[in-house]
Amino acid sequence: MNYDLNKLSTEQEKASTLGALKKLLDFISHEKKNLWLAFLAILVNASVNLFGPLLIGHAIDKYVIPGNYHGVLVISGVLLAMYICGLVASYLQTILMGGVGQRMLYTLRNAIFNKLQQLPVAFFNQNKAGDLISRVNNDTDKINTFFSQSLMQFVSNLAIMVGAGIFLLSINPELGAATIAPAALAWIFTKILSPWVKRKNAVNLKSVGGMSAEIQESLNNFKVIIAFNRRDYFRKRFDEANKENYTTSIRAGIANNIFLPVYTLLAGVAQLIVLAFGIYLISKGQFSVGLLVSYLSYVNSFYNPLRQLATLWATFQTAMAGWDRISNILSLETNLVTVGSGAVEGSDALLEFRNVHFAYPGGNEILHNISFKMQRGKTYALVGPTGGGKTTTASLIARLYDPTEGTIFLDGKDIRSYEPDERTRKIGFILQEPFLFTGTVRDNILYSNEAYQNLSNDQIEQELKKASLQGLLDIFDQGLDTPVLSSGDSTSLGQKQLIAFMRAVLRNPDILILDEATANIDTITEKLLSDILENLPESTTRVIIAHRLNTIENADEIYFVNSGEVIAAGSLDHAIDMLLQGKRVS
Ligand SMILES: Nc1ncnc2c1ncn2[C@@H]1O[C@H](COP(=O)(O)OP(=O)(O)OP(=O)(O)O)[C@@H](O)[C@H]1O
Repeated sequence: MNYDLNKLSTEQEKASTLGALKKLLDFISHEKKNLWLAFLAILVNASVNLFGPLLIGHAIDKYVIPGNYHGVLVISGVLLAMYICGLVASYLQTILMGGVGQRMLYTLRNAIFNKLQQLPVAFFNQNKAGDLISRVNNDTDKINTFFSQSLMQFVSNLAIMVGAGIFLLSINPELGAATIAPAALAWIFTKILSPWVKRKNAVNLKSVGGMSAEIQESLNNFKVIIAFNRRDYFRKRFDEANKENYTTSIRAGIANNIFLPVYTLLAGVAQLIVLAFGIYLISKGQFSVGLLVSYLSYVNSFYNPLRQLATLWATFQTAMAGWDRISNILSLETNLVTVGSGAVEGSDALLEFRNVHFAYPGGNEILHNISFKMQRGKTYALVGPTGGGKTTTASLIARLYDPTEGTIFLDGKDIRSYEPDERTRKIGFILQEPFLFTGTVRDNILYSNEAYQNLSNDQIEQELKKASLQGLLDIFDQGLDTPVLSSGDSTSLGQKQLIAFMRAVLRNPDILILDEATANIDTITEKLLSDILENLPESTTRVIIAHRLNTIENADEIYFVNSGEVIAAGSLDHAIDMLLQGKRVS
């Protein structure tokens, strides 16, 4: 399955704007009350804008020209009251829509983050963290800007335009039609250019993602950068990404600003039409000066919102480009679905690989037709040259990926038929690079261990003692309360491995996989770990991946993993022979 978001985005571009908008509006479907209130406020505001000119025109003809200043005063009072109503309505609309926009942003970010939590390892292999962060932070903000600031202005301007259009047509249908005609040109122009504008914005958002990925990569690798004094390398890469962003921003800016001058020109043309046609009608006695003043005002009421729509339309296109990038993530599903046990004959072993082939997404086959069994309570070692496929084999046991062909059985059933909770309870995996999150040793040990969450520190220590893990905890100054940072060096790599070890063993899994889990641990602590492994419950199966062969001398079976094959080595000596024979990665 393709999880590369940058490849997916090309397909997404073809989706219709209306369809995309509908899906997006689902996120504010529960905001109906606020949306209606905001809409009401818009109507009040639009009415003020529409009836104002009519009153002014009426006042000129009825009161100003005949010199009735009392009437002028009354009309002024009415106008003032209307403008105050408009002001209050406009304020209400801003407050309501600001809230709707922020809540939408909140829901959207939660939805993306939750989706990210559900996606498989293959997704994270194919996408850069920086780009994903940019989608969660930056792209959602583009949508928020449109919903909180632009949507109601959009509707409000549209309402004023429609109202002004009706007034223009009803006062004088021919003059009205001639006035509105340039707007039809604007509509055609917008329809043709919108996809191009959206594309330019999409490219720009992608480049923001690219820049964020560069920043993230250099921050993650700052030690190597400083140690090798290669600041210039990342500086150059960042400079390129920044330049790309600069260029795409300029292009998006040009695209976004293309509507305004065209709309302004068309508004000017409409004014000229009204002036020329209006003066002609006055000369014929079919129109009054007051009516022409009102009329010109309505032309403004029609074309000013249109000009604002030009700017808002660009915001809308940017939001849509952001939404495409977000919906790319939301539309993804994990390929690691739970299936029925199927017709395949089960297995008598705790774990069995039956004719398993595996290739990473988009890559060559790494494992070719692998078959082996692992029995309950035994210790297995996977040895072999670097890049031979040991971690890949272990990742399949932990179902981080599914085989491209063949079946893996866990406790007699297709591994794919287990619900994630049940499967992860059965398998403990200590990764080559253990991940710890910010908190304490306790938080990290109890991660994913529901049963012990509510135990006191004393009770946890008792449990650690029972599992012979107390000796490992003693290595930490403040025991369970020792602070841990996910980044930074306050915890050494060896210490991190010990915490990951305690975390996995305490969950009492059926299979415990150790991927180079003792590579950074001193010999004395390593002996401690080996004693702990010895004392695991009898039924626990251990799978040990190790380059240091002394760590696997007690294994019941040694598998030699190389060039996509997993071969039973028989004995440690034979495994050493195979390694010495120089079997290299093909
Ligand atoms: N996420 C991935 N995407 C694509 N290819 C990968 C990925 N992870 C590993 N590989 C490739 O799969 C092959 C086997 O790698 P693997 O990590 O399983 O080897 P290993 O035997 O565990 O090596 P080591 O002893 O160095 O840990 C290598 O050619 C590697 O480049």
